[in-house]
Amino acid sequence: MSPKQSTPADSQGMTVVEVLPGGPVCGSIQPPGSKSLTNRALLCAAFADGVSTLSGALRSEDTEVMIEAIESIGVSVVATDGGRSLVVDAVNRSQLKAADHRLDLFIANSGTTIRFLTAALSAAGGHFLLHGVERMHERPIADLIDALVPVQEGSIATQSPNGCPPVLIQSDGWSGETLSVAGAVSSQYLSGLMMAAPIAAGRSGGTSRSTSLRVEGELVSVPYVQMTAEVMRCFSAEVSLDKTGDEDSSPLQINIKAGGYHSQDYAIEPDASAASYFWAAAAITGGDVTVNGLSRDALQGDVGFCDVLEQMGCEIIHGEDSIRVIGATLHGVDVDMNEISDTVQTLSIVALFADAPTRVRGVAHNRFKETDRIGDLAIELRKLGAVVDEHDDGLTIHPLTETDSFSGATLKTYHDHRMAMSLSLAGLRLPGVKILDPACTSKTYPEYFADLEQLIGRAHHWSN
Ligand SMILES: O=C(O)C1=C[C@@H](OP(=O)(O)O)[C@@H](O)[C@H](O)C1
Ligand SMILES: C=C(OP(=O)(O)O)C(=O)O
Repeated sequence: MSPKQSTPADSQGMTVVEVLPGGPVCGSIQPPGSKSLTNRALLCAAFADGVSTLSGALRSEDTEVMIEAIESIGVSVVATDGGRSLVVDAVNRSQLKAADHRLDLFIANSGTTIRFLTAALSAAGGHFLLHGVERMHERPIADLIDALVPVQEGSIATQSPNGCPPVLIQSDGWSGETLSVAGAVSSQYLSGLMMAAPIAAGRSGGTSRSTSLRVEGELVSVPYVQMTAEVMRCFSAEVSLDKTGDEDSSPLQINIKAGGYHSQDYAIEPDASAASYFWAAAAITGGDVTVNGLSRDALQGDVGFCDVLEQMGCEIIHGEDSIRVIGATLHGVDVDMNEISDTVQTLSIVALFADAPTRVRGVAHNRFKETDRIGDLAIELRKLGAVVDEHDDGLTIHPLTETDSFSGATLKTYHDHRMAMSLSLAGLRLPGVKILDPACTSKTYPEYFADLEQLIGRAHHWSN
């Protein structure tokens, strides 16, 4: 499949965007498909027993690198229905194993793709090098490698200092069925191992067996692990998640019964992290925004962002297939965002317009994402005139006091799509907020600025 244009047509060659202030943002919108669900469904479909159709899939850099990687191992991915669906014809496992040369897979800066594929390809067997952009080679993966070393036949190792990619895999599949993994840095390691288990268990010529995974210590971003189990179940895997004791802190144990994936027609929800920008637009402008295609029952924990907005004073109306946010006077909150860490940057902008400081806790793992989403976020918020205290596990954001005298700021985005999308919202209330490198939203949302413009009903400016 030919790669999709990864920058929005109207942003080509443009380096700065400015969202113009105005009145309340009112309207409805449906963001593109969930990145997390698209990459899980692609992986399960790639190792299933036939042809799967994924509708509502996200087409962006993070999913294109997953598609290109699975195509390189022999999976066919064809876009149908005007690009809205992906038809995935699974890999031929015996051909994959027979390949006598190393496959080099470029993963850009997609955490899900490199973590999920490292586990899956280790389980499937073969010779691979997984590498990405400079920042990817600074993002930790050692906990996942440490979990794989005891079970993988052959060798697996990182090639950057401090246990970061590239990852070199020379595998003949897994010989063990009990693994333990640390989960304090990222939940993606556990999700990767969970999705790899049926691949190891269902390997051609192999013996079918169950796999047991144990999490050592803290586990961050728990809703993503529940999402992994749900997607696996849709592709016919039998997965159970249990606490090993009565305490809240008791380690989690995951059992995956013997048997591989069955192909599936799978519908992907709109992206809830992307939806957070539109809900926040309503919150900070006293507006009224409905996001369609999501509900309280969504598989994505990030719909929980609306609970935080509710605590801040917004009215939230949960529909069967929509969530509506109505803005109101905003109050500061003290909130643990460990489970919804991709929405911390969004919340930090909302917090600027509250009546008291907001303390965000529980997100020390945000320092290992596309950029340091605590330190770098604090730097950019301060350029807007905010007082921000940085903590090991989060931030305290003090509301803006002198908005009338604010005359503008040019904000850096650190190649981080969420930095660009969230910081741009400050422009809805403040004049002259310029966002550098807006095209970096192509990691998960290439059309973000076009969609935002449609929702806010007024132009944004691009300039070179
Ligand atoms: O499993 C997933 O799809 C994701 C898990 C989260 O990462 P961490 O587990 O590293 O917090 C999240 O930040 C990322 O955008 C997507
Ligand atoms: C952290 C993110 O992505 P990933 O870890 O998948 O690169 C994100 O999309 O915010």
